[in-house]
Amino acid sequence: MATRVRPGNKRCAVIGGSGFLGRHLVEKLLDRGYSVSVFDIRQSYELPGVVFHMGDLCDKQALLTALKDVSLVFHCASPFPGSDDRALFERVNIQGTQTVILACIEAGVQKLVLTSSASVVYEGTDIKNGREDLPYAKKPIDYYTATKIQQEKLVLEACDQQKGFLTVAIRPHGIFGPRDPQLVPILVDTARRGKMKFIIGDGSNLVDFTFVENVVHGHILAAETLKSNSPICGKPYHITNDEPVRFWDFMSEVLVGLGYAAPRYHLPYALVYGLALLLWLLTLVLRPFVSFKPTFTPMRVALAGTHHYYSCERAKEDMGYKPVVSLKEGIARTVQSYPHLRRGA
Ligand SMILES: NC(=O)C1=CN([C@@H]2O[C@H](COP(=O)(O)OP(=O)(O)OC[C@H]3O[C@@H](n4cnc5c(N)ncnc54)[C@H](O)[C@@H]3O)[C@@H](O)[C@H]2O)C=CC1
Ligand SMILES: CC(C)=CCC[C@@H](C)[C@H]1CC[C@H]2C3=C(CC[C@]12C)[C@@]1(C)CCC(=O)C[C@@H]1CC3
Repeated sequence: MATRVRPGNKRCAVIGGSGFLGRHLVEKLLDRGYSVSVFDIRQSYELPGVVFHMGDLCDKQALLTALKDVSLVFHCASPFPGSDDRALFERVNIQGTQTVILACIEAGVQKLVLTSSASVVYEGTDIKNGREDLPYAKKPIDYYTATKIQQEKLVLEACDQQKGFLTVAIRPHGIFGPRDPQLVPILVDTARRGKMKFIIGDGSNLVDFTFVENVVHGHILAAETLKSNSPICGKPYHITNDEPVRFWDFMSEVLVGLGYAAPRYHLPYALVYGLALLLWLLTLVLRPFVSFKPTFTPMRVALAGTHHYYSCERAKEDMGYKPVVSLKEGIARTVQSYPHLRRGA
């Protein structure tokens, strides 16, 4: 039974609010006068004004408790993208998201903002200034992407203006910033192991890296624009820094900022991709006997050696989106935030 919450209610919930993006989102929502409930399988911090609900998003009863009197829900929970646990991705991203939708409807939530990913259209080959009307990837590069596609479809199809349940999906790309557990730590780990000497391909491929505060800004704009008859209902939106950069220039700037050498020697893309593919096949064959995780997976090589950048014109037109932090400033703030990852630290 839906309990309708009063209009103007600034109580929201962030599912996945203990994570990298989730926590930045929670902090900004508090600044903007929202009261926030976090729903997550773990509690990673404490903040005045935030109520934590520990639980798995596949558990509808646990969600219903956290969504009581909430009018707006952000869903930014996901298993770690680097995992190859297909069952986990399907359970959390597909069945779990279906449960989130049912719980939102039952709790009388009016708006659901999903954190999707621009990678839902990426198949490992060049995308230049891709718009939201590109078809979903027919051959997604991994289970993470395959289940992000299903998740986005579920959320957008659930948008129902008659019933007063409005949904929108934000598709960020390459999120970076303070406290990111992935991009900078993987990069530094690779450099410390002496494996960041090579540039895959000619180094001219352009990619979007998006400072976390811009992603947060896109989510809040979407939530506040999402109203009955708004053009954004049931649609996906790319949110990027709107400054595509050479993948290897970005990596070099972060590395040099932290005191490591920039990669210098070029290797042909096809050669590295072929080797990564062989290595991946080898790990599959040897899996019953030994388990090892190669740095150079075919997916990572594709991410490092192809163009993949996206237009955010639609977000500019429909919700007045404009990045709030430039790439240069974002990189400087990120580098500064990782003193423990500096060379020699
Ligand atoms: N980091 C990136 O570059 C990009 C991330 N995204 C999307 O942004 C969202 C947030 O990503 P990050 O903050 O980077 O990840 P993260 O791993 O830091 O945060 C995800 C959070 O979800 C929680 N979670 C996982 N399974 C759960 C479950 N069953 N029930 C409740 N909570 C659960 C985790 O405990 C974690 O706190 C994800 O949906 C991801 O797909 C999209 C594009 C790029
Ligand atoms: C733009 C985008 C989708 C970024 C997502 C984050 C990660 C997928 C990247 C973060 C660090 C990157 C990285 C590589 C691939 C892509 C990342 C994991 C390499 C493994 C590519 C091959 C190398 O020479 C080493 C790189 C280390 C850093």
